[in-house]
Amino acid sequence: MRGSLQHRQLRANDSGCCGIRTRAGLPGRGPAPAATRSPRAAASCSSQQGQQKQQQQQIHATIPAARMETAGARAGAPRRGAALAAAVAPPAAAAASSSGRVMKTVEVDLGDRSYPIYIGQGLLNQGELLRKHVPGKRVLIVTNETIAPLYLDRTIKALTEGGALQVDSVVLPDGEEHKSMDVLALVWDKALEARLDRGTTFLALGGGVVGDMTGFAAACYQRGVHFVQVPTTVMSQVDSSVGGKTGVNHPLGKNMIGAFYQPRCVLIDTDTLNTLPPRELASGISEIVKYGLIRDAALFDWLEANMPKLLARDPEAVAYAVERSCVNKAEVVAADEREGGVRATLNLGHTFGHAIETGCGYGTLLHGEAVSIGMVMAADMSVRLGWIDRSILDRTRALLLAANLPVTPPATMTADMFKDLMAVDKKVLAGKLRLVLLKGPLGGCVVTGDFDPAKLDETLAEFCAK
Ligand SMILES: O=C(O)C(=O)C[C@@H](O)[C@H](O)[C@H](O)COP(=O)(O)O
Repeated sequence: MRGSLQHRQLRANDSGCCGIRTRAGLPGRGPAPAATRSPRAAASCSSQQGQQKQQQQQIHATIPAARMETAGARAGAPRRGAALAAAVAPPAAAAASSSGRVMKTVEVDLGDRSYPIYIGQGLLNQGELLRKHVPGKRVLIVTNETIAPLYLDRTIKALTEGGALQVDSVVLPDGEEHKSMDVLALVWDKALEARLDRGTTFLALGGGVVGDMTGFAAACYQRGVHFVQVPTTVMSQVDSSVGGKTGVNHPLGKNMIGAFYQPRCVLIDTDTLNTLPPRELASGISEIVKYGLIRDAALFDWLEANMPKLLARDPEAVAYAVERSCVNKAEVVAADEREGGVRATLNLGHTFGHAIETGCGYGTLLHGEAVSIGMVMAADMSVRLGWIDRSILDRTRALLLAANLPVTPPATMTADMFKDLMAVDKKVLAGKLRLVLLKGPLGGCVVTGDFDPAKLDETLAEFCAK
């Protein structure tokens, strides 16, 4: 989840219109709603006819590879194909950072809003990496009560070394149930109390909830201040910190209030995963499996062979999985920043999953757990439609189980609840439900409303309490 179990502390004894734009030559930028309330009433869709037409067509998830660079080799033309090559090869040779530890840089290619994703061990100790992406003199670190005791001091030190920056911080309650407008207002309260101006940078230190909320707070504060992501969970490192989706939940629907707002950089210190509880680790792995299913069959194969290593937090396996995920995410975001098309494929399993999160009450299941169940349901429906071979469903279920993830919804979820809650999904267009479904060989998917609704009913009947 983007949420409540994030980083149990150590004292608790435990070990969220397509077409790639390239930049040749540029160096590397509460409670559940009552199921009886009909969310349909809350759903409204308005978009131009042309856009609807485009989106109603099936969107095939095939785009070229984006850029992946190692430290010290970031200038020069994009190397298309490098990313996919890395997916097939074992963990790529990596460059050493100034501290002598492994560091990779993946570029999110968005023209003059491009930004780097730095990936490596111990990066929080390299203050210069962060400081060079802070344009003004003041920083507001937004974190939560679990992460603050673990990493806040180190982050403040990284920023204040050299004496040029003044840092304030605000500590939010931890958990998906706190991803709300009320809690978000605490960030703005702090910013105003501290007299922070438009030159300020908001820095998200934590998992997906912290990242999504900080980004939205930054997008709105004085109509937009700078934003930096320092994700500390698998979920946020492989998915939510990249791509600029920010926002909060509404009692009637997950992530319903928000904005697209890109960070200036994403700094991933994979050492922070050492304090992550096992359940949170598994939750993040769900999104890595997703990349395998929608566009990176080689990654899926790798996960099948390496899941024990990943669960054991083998540093090489973790680095590879995080890097491959960021490359996949960066490619899709670069091709379709605001989800006019192919970006919706990143929502595989999310329509079912968000319904589960909202229906059971935010924070009951972790986000990745709900997505895991949702991906199996989407795969099941794809088999029923005759779009994929049953072996893909079987492999998906087996891989998610191997990651200690759930593959069936809680018994409280009925088919009617699913249908009501899925009707407010953000992919609904003109009242028509669109789903990400698997199609063809492993690694292929479509976003479509053009399916036999009886097959959805069959899937819901299969997975829900009668
Ligand atoms: O970045 C995206 O685009 C995604 O859909 C990634 C998802 O894994 C992520 O959970 C995202 O926050 C979901 O966004 P939403 O628009 O479906 O609420």
